[in-house]
Amino acid sequence: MRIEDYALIGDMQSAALVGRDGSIDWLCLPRFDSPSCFASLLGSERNGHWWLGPTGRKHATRRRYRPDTLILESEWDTPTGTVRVIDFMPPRDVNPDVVRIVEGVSGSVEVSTVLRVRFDYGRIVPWVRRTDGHLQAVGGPDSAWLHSPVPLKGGDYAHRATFHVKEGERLPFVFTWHPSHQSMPAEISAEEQLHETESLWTEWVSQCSYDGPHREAVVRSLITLKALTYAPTGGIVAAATTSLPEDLGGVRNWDYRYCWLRDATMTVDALISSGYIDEAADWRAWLLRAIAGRPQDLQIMYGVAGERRLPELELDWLDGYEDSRPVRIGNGAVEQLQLDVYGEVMGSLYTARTKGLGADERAWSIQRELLDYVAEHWDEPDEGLWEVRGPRRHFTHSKVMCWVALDRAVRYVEEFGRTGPVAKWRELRDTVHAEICDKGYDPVRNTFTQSYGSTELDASLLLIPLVGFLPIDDPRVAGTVAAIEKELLSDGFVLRYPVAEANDVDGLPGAEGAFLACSFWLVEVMAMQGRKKEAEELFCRLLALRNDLGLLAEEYDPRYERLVGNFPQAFSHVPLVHAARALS
Ligand SMILES: OC[C@H]1O[C@H](O[C@H]2O[C@H](CO)[C@@H](O)[C@H](O)[C@H]2O)[C@H](O)[C@@H](O)[C@@H]1O
Repeated sequence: MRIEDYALIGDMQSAALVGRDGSIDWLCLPRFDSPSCFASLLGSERNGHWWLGPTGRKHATRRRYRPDTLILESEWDTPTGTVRVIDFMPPRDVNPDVVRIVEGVSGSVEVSTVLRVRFDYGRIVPWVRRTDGHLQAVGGPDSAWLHSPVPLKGGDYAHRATFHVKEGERLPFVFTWHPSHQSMPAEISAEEQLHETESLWTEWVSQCSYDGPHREAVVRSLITLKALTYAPTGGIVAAATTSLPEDLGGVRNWDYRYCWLRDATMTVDALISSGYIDEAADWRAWLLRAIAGRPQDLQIMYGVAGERRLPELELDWLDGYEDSRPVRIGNGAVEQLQLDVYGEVMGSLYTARTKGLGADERAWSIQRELLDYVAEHWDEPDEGLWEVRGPRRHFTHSKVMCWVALDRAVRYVEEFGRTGPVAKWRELRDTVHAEICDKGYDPVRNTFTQSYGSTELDASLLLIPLVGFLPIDDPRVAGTVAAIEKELLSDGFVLRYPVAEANDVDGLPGAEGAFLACSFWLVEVMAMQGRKKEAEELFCRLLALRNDLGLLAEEYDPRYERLVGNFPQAFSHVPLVHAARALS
């Protein structure tokens, strides 16, 4: 199954991927970053999956989300009739549920299901027993129940059923997870939950303030971003998966089920720009808890509840998506120094205030501490926003974002009457600006460069006009944009840095696709330059890369004409929202 063949369903605490063939191949419970119950995405069916569809197992004839929701409807036309499967995860009460309603649309269709629960990332084959017609799977700390309208028979470490669905019939299957030491959870009503889930999403979408071009794509991206938020804490994960490869068959496989300050602040910006202030408030509260403590202990990512230890481990029993090994959980980048995050946090908090988020004394005192840190460390080399695994460098983008941190601090004082050493911040802001223009700019080629003294380009330099570091008509900005368009395009999409030099640039073997966020940044820059037609064309080409449900992975690989990397990815959906706005 290609990455674009998957749909996302979720309950804002975790999410599942449902294949075009009706198989749930990825589901971690109870949280995004918990061990999985179904992990065939990263291995084989033996690592857990739940298939449900017409006997014979074919791709759905059509599928869609119910308008303005995360409720998936897959339909199969068969020689004997049409059947629909409605998949969703209801808003959580106590335990997480996955609901699958099989609906006869016309005629009579033979439908089958195969359930293989495997806890702990495909490793634990649970003990399964039938009680009062229900199935219970238990393994270690995990337990799952399947409430099924038809009996399932066991064999070969799987449970199966085949049955007929006639026009007008609706057969609900409910899969519920709970800790194995607790007793059986109360059974939910699938139809009531369908109604509630539909209302939740449509009501949320009705608050969207965006009314410009490409609204449908924007709304789908916003729903996807909302689905990546962890409702109990306000944290936001970068993607719903781990280890979907950036290089098919390669080693660039990372766990994105955590809350990056960078990705989360960008997500908050996109939500705020579309009228969603509550999410910004929740995220600020999450941030204050997560980073509480000494500024030097700030991490660039945390668990969804603010956990700090996210050790990177390799799961050697999983073969990886299309043999892309290793499968990793945890993320070693947690230890890195990435100076850009200070600018992203300060920028996002500033934007939220300008859009109506109320003042918070604790927030300002933490912001001041972060600024003290920036003042002391801005001139150090770091790993940068791409989280390179090679040696630290003076990345130009990191320095630009340090300038953003100082600039937004000054604006906070000027616009919101905050107190702080504003004269010092102004002076340092100018010092940082001057150094970047001196050391991060190559006058011979008339372009900013990836890092001080390097000749490489980097797509993050497209952010220079977007964050207000220099105006769009500055000749150095024009030169940088032109150089990126000349040297960093692959099939018209933007690479984050030259892939040929990938080994040198990021310390990793292999190549990768075009990083989708960077192409959306180019759309915004083109729009700012008044190149509306080119911007619109590139935007439409990017929209065409989304799958049939409007979802994007982290990258698109022109070599294979496929989406690659974790999926769906906030970092791709965020700039889609901004680029659509730029075109309006
Ligand atoms: O390129 C190597 C790095 O790749 C991952 O980082 C990328 O994903 C992050 C989450 O979306 C994003 O914030 C970052 O900008 C991307 O480069 C991975 O998480 C790193 O461990 C890895 O070193």
